[in-house]
Amino acid sequence: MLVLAFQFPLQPSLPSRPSHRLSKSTFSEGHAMMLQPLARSALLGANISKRTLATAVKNPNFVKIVEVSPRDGLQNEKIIVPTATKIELIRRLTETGVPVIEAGSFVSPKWVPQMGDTPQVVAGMPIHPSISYPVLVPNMRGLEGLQKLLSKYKDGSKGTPPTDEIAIFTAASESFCKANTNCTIAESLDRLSEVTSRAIASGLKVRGYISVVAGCPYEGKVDPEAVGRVSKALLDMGCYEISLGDTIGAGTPSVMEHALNSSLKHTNVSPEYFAAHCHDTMNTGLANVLHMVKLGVRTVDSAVGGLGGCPYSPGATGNIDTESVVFALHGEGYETGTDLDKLVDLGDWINKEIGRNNASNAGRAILAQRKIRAERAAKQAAQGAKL
Ligand SMILES: CC(C)(COP(=O)([O-])OP(=O)([O-])OC[C@H]1O[C@@H](n2cnc3c(N)ncnc32)[C@H](O)[C@@H]1OP(=O)([O-])[O-])[C@@H](O)C(=O)NCCC(=O)NCCSC(=O)C[C@@](C)(O)CC(=O)[O-]
Repeated sequence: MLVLAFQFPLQPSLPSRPSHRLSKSTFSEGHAMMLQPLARSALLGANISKRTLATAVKNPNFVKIVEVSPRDGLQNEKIIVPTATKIELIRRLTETGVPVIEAGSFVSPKWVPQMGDTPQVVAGMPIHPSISYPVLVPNMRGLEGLQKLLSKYKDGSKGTPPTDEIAIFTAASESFCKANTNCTIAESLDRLSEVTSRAIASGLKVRGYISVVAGCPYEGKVDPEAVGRVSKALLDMGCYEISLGDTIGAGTPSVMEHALNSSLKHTNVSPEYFAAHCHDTMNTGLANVLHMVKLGVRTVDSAVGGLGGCPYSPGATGNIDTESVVFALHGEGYETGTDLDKLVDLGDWINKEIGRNNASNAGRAILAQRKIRAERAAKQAAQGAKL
């Protein structure tokens, strides 16, 4: 197993743009602004009372779920999932109370054919004004594709633009960066710096991903210092949030903690700037998420039904499933504004649609419990009718 050492000059090539960055003092305001929309969406989608939602907005125990199933969940599926199914998944997700739904990616269809219909998905998905629908963008070509689509909404005749947010991605190991994006980390940061500036200038918010923060399929262990340096580069270029990706599910709670601590040290911001993006290959996904939340992280990426896998991460299984994350967070006293029953139904539905087994432990268990209760109730009703 190799421990990576960085060989590229991150800082000299990356001008800092503090005007794009939320300062520590403005963060809570920004965060509250991000959560405000959730209040409205959850009210409509999950039947939560206004009072509960007002509390949630100010509640330090509130955890934002970023639902990545339409993108990270489906990008690795062998069969091409029909565009209509993707749109229906997004429509149903809108009703679960999740505040962020990653809708697709403007990457090369040669590299990731499954995402080739993202322009059609984004143009066709029903949007809720309170929900964010970020799309992954790897380069200027991807940004231009999105901007071309958004330009059709400029005169107002087509209604609200479907998204106001992109997600960019790089990695903490050279080999993974090369495999995923065909360039070095330094080259990817140069590329992303330009993408981010242009995106922000055109009114888009930018979220940053760092892959393989806890282990690389090609190089093994990853130096937390590398994660910290990339976190700083992404925040400096203008990302409002950094998602720490345990792409291959190699992390354990302490490994994720090292990645987070290094990021905090290099960036000098609070844990709320970071998201936990865990895959469940080694069954440590949920433990990692809960540990990160205990450390102050307040955003978790997950996918209903445990969908997912990365095309450039051999052997990696799906994302940690949203159902188990929500079950565990609610059990630990955190709030998410989501409706667990609706998430369970949706995880079951999408797995059946694409012919996969439901990979959500909580989802399968809750479905089984529902069945037992329904059978018991039917038996009791039949006995009652006989009396
Ligand atoms: C990054 C590139 C684009 C570079 O790709 P490249 O081959 O180095 O770039 P290129 O500029 O030489 O382009 C090659 C071909 O792709 C086209 N192309 C180039 N860019 C685009 C674009 N945006 N949209 C559409 N087409 C594009 C381009 O036009 C050309 O087509 P040709 O001339 O041969 O016909 C490529 O490597 C790529 O798309 N990779 C896919 C990466 C990907 O989607 N990975 C999965 C998502 S990341 C992930 O899952 C991790 C994450 C985020 O979830 C967090 C975690 O868990 O770690």
